[in-house]
Amino acid sequence: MSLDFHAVLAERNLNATISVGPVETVAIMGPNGAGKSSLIQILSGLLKPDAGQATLGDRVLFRVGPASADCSSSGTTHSARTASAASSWLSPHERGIGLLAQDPLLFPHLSVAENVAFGPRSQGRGKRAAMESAQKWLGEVDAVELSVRKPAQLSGGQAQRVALARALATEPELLLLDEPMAALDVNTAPFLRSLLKRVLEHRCAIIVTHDVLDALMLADRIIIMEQGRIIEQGPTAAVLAHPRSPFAASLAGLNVLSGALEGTSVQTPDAGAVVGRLATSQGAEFLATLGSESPATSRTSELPLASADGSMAVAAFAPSAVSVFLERPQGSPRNCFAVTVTELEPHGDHIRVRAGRLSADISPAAMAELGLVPGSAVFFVVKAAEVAIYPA
Ligand SMILES: Nc1ncnc2c1ncn2[C@@H]1O[C@H](COP(=O)(O)OP(=O)(O)OP(=O)(O)O)[C@@H](O)[C@H]1O
Repeated sequence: MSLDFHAVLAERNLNATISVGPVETVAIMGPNGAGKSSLIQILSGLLKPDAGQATLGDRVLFRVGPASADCSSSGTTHSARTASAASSWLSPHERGIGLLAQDPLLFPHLSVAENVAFGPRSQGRGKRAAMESAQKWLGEVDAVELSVRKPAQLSGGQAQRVALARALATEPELLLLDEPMAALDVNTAPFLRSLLKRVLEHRCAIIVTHDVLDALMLADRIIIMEQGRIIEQGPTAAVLAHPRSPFAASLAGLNVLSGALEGTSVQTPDAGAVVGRLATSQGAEFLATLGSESPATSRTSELPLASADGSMAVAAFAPSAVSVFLERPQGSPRNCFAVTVTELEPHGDHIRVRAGRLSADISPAAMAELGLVPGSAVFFVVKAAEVAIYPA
């Protein structure tokens, strides 16, 4: 079953259109307050938009508000534009959607098996059939041995596995995962992630996450949301290999500055001209090497060719390519940005020096020599050869 969704909700500044294929997992990522949870709530029937429409396969989940709901911000054609039929709204249990949230929300007075059987029972299955179904899905999540326990007797990871079995037991056509690993500790999350990888393989699913590892392991495609809008989307590896938004760049571990293309430079509004190398088809490999710290970076990723002067373009470079100086270096054909250090944090063997949107990785020895603290005024310097320029 494929999903087509469009919704506008003024109170939350949301105007988003997404589609998910019948056997596809899409990761929705974005900063806090971007609208990810609001989108999930609308899809699952817990929140009503001012306008919009969603279909799952040939079923209409909702059709609300004026037929001319504004889809323009997404740039995507959508059937909601032509919607003329009467309003409709399926309640959450009629939607054929399974939801796994951060909190497992199990019924405390029911056993694990009864919790999982609850969905099939609500769908009209007999007690025995519902219990058989519960056992099957508990088996899928490696939790059969927990059947007779009460939720209070489960660890956080076990409870989340049971909640996943409960979501699957209704045999949903669409599975929604809203930060399913967020409440788990670092030792438990990998197990659930591997389990989800297996479970999601042949499904239509959406996962909201702050963890790029979830997008890499679980998703075919990534959608970046900001301020209630979809600002970037594409195959996970492609988005991380050549990010266009600062948020995607931060996920990929790259610095990204955008502006108008002029020759081999990008004229950025706040950092001036950034000189680099135009990404050509031969340059794809070069760009792939920039994000070497990003496991998603693919040497085979297809890059568009850089386009004409005046068109919007992006300059990308790795924090490891940035040198930090206390004085502006003289006479060198390099990019030099006067910045103020905002944060210092350990990053593997290096120290990551953050200055607003830009980052540099320096050795602890260099850090000691420079004597950096938050508030230090420094110069970030990067060679043109280390900067990839490609169309925005
Ligand atoms: N119950 C609510 N009532 C009114 N506005 C809300 C409510 N919940 C969220 N908002 C607002 O809606 C916008 C989108 O919030 P939402 O929770 O959907 O974002 P998010 O991307 O899920 O954020 P986070 O990553 O922090 O969970 C924000 O401006 C937020 O302040």
